[in-house]
Amino acid sequence: MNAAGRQVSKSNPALHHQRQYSDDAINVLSGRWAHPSNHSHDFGSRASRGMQRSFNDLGSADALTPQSRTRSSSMRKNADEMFLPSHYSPGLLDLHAFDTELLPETTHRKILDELEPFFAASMLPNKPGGASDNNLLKSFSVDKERTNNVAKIKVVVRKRPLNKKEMTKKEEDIITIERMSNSLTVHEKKYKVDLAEYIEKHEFVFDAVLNEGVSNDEVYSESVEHIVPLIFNRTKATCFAYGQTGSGKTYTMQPLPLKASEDILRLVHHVYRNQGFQLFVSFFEIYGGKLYDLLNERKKLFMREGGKQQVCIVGLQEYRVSHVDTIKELIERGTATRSTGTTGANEESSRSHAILQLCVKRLVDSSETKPARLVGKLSFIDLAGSERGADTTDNDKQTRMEGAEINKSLLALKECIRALDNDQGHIPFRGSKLTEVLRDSFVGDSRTVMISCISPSSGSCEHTLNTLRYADRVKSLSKGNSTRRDPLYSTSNLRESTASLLSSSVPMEQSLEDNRTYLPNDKNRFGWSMQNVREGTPPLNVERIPSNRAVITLPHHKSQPSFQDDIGYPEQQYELEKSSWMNNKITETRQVPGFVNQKKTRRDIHDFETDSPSADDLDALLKEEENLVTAHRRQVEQTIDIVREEMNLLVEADQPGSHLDDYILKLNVILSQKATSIFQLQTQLAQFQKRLDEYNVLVAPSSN
Ligand SMILES: Nc1ncnc2c1ncn2[C@@H]1O[C@H](COP(=O)(O)OP(=O)(O)OP(=O)(O)O)[C@@H](O)[C@H]1O
Repeated sequence: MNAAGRQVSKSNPALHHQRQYSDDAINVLSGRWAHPSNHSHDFGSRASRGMQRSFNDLGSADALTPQSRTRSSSMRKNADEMFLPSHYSPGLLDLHAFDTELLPETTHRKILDELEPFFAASMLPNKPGGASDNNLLKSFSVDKERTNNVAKIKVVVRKRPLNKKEMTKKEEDIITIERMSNSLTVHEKKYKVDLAEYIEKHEFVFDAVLNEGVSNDEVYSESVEHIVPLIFNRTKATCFAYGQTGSGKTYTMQPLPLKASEDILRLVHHVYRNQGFQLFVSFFEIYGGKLYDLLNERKKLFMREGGKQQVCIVGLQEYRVSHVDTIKELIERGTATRSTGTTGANEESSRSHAILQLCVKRLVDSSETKPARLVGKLSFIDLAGSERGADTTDNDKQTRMEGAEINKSLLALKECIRALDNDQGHIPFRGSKLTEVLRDSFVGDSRTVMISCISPSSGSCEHTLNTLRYADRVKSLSKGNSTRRDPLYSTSNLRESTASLLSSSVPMEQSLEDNRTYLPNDKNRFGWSMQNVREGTPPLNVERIPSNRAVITLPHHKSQPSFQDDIGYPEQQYELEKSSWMNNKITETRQVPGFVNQKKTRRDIHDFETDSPSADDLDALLKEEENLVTAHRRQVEQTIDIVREEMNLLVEADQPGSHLDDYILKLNVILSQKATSIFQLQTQLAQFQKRLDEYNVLVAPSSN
């Protein structure tokens, strides 16, 4: 048992599964409703000082070593009352259930109204050094007005600098970032058949893109700062870092909870002073599908599902904190306890998903006889590095199996995202421990911030593209983004191959406008969502408006093996598909002029179809095309299902006597077979597109 923890259960066996608080927490719950008077500040005077006050004087009640504290009997009484079985279902620390009885909406309205003068004062011009405070207040004010309009998912990309190893290997920085337009370009070096070198540009647009010069403070203000005030308003928010091993996830995530706690405590002690808000911290990891408490000597934890399918973690230690230094110490302690290992890319690689949670609770009465209730929660998740199977071949079995487990949970995360994307009723949260924990990050009043970390080096190009495509996929979920779910935002791959084409004819801004006009929302020219290439069936009402963008995009998306990209499996198919994208791209480029020049509207098409004697031919051609695409898609779906199944087997194969190599071999055979049939279909499709092309050339004059 570590110095900080004391399990209430020890004094009362009947309660041994109840929520465990640290002594620190119990000490602080000493009947004080308000914070000590020496910390009182009125809103106006605080704001007029530009919120310069240091945090070090905000709280004084923390202690990380409970043994050094003594408790009065009244305090004990209060604390013990908090654990009455009648208050909680036995045995469970419920992250989202029994203590999530949230404050009534009216209370929050009232709080927000009370803050009105504070907002007014805070809208003073920014001073140097006070920017962060003002940002927080601004976001508070803005959130008050537009809580419902804030995008649920924000995707930020951070590029790290080249490290020594990469520089020694003379690897180049292949990422350029344009912060103004939030765009990022990957310059991928490729070779033609005659071995001539060329650069393929892949351009992406996200909510924010941060280059290697950006400080951790800036990362915070771009990612989490704006959601901190929301957690006082019943929101559950999650910030997670994603990226290949060694890309900077831990480096990025580590400072964020600290900064967020500073802001939370600032709000607790000033904006919400005397209102009974409290901050609690817990820190645990998911390693090999199991949960461990990082603040309680890696004690094994169990996840259970409550009556209302709410997730509960048995035995998780939670600390009440009111001083930022305490949180810092807790984070350092938890981080030191975390499982790390060595991968090819990172000597100290995180082999687990680490989850640090900041819970804002509120006492329900001033006498503190009842436990505080959860108001909102902010979770920080440092995901284990994503890596391809190929990266782990040099490693031992343990590392390989860790990799498989990590990939499994990242895959499950993707599955949930995909289901949400489709507005499916059933979200497969149970796919992994990670997604079970993340469950409430995606439903209800939640906010999610994903920070994709990327390495700039040419040697990591493939990984970087995988990470960016994953991020792109997540981005497309944003409800706040729904009006922008055109290819520009939701499927940045479009810009990957079109940028140079478009910029040669029209200015970028204008061309993007054009694209919005021509292409309805997120449909490609076959009428189904670009994000759902493997799901559902194409709607009958197929949109076939010719558009420069539409022509360029289809094959890229159709064959984009996002599943494989994300999990890194399997190399063979990946290469094969990649080459077919390139084939398709050649086809696409050939098509562009015809479509761009025609610029038909839907009306034109309609007239054309009814007037032209070739309308039947066109219908037949399009039908044929549609069938081909559907067949192709089915192949891809089947492949993915098979790979997924095999992956699960692979993960479960970590048993004595299991033949891992056999599984991998089997997997490769299946993939080669599937890849061949996909390739055949794509060849057919390419031939068909050629025919369609010829047809377009033939009919073009008659439509003028
Ligand atoms: N933005 C950055 N600026 C400077 N150094 C960085 C940056 N990002 C990462 N690094 C350095 O790169 C190395 C790897 O970073 P880090 O451990 O955060 O990677 P990771 O993505 O968490 O890896 P893993 O998934 O294997 O745990 C560390 O030495 C870290 O200090």
